[in-house]
Amino acid sequence: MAARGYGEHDHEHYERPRRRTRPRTKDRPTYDDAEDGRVVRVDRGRYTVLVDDQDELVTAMKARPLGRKGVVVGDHVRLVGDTTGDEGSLARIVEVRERATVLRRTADDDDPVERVIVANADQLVIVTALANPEPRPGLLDRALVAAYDAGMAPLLVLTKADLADPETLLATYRSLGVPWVVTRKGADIDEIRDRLAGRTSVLIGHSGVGKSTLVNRLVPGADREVGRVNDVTGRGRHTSTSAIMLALPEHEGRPGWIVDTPGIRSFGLAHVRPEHLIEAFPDLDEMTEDCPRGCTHGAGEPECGLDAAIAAGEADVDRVTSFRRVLAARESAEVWD
Ligand SMILES: Nc1nc2c(ncn2[C@@H]2O[C@H](COP(=O)(O)OP(=O)(O)OP(=O)(O)O)[C@@H](O)[C@H]2O)c(=O)[nH]1
Ligand SMILES: [Zn+2]
Repeated sequence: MAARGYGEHDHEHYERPRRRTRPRTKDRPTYDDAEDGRVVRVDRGRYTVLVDDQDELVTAMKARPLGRKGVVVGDHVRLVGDTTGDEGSLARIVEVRERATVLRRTADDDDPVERVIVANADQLVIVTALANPEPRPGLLDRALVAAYDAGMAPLLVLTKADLADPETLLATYRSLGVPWVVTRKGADIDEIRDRLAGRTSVLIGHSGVGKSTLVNRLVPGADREVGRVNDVTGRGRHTSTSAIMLALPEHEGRPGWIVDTPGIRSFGLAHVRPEHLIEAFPDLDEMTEDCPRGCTHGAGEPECGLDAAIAAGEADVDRVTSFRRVLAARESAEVWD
């Protein structure tokens, strides 16, 4: 699926000239000396930016010309002003570079206000415990919808394999071809490091699945607070709140980034257009060329090409069924908590 960059609206807003009292050419700086960096944290109108080729973190604010344009974790930005990162210094973000991918959420399914959570990430790591708390396949499917919609590759990380066998859950995802890694208490996590190296990955998962434990192992010194799972509800405390991007130690010479999103408690998908999801499955997409206009390719669609392909023995039934289950999860009411 083609990754969507900024919506047209964003561009329009950015480029539309403001009403000015002075001639425009005079007060429009070129910012030739601006420095490039990446936004690693957003906190109440202040942005923490890691400037390229500089170890220092710089605190910045948005410059006027950006208007109401959002700046989010993962954005590649250009900075002017005091970029020393010295205590009390403040730089200005004058440009947000075009985004390669955009992970969005709708506040919830009834509220279509879209929010961009992370920009320029290429992998969505869906962390699920095999037990304590029990896996919630409905949430997992919704996370897959978000990944496919964003043009990000999904990765399942199944934690707590010391408590339960992964096979049942894996059986559900095999036909979709979603890559997976299993972890257990104390086991080495080289396979995960390998999957994360060279990419920007967003970690999501509901409370108590072991996300903070994983982040702390991946990034020594990250100090993500590890909550305790409540024995009665199987849920952890909501210990951490703000999204943050962390640099991974190099793995076999490859750097990488992870974005921890502890603040995300619901993952509204109202912005997702169901007819686009199939683009993440080129083999299935091919079979829908003769579908009626507006076909979502879901179960029960009249004359869907996927049904024709199954009838003709050309499509893998399990794969079509799994695709349709994920598609249907877009409209389920389950929320992360
Ligand atoms: N048995 C077992 N326990 C684990 C494993 N990974 C993490 N835990 C425990 O699960 C509990 C929850 O772990 P966290 O890392 O806090 O989970 P979280 O997903 O960050 O939860 P929140 O902080 O609430 O968002 C802790 O008591 C961990 O020690 C594992 O592989 N096996
Ligand atoms: Zn169809």
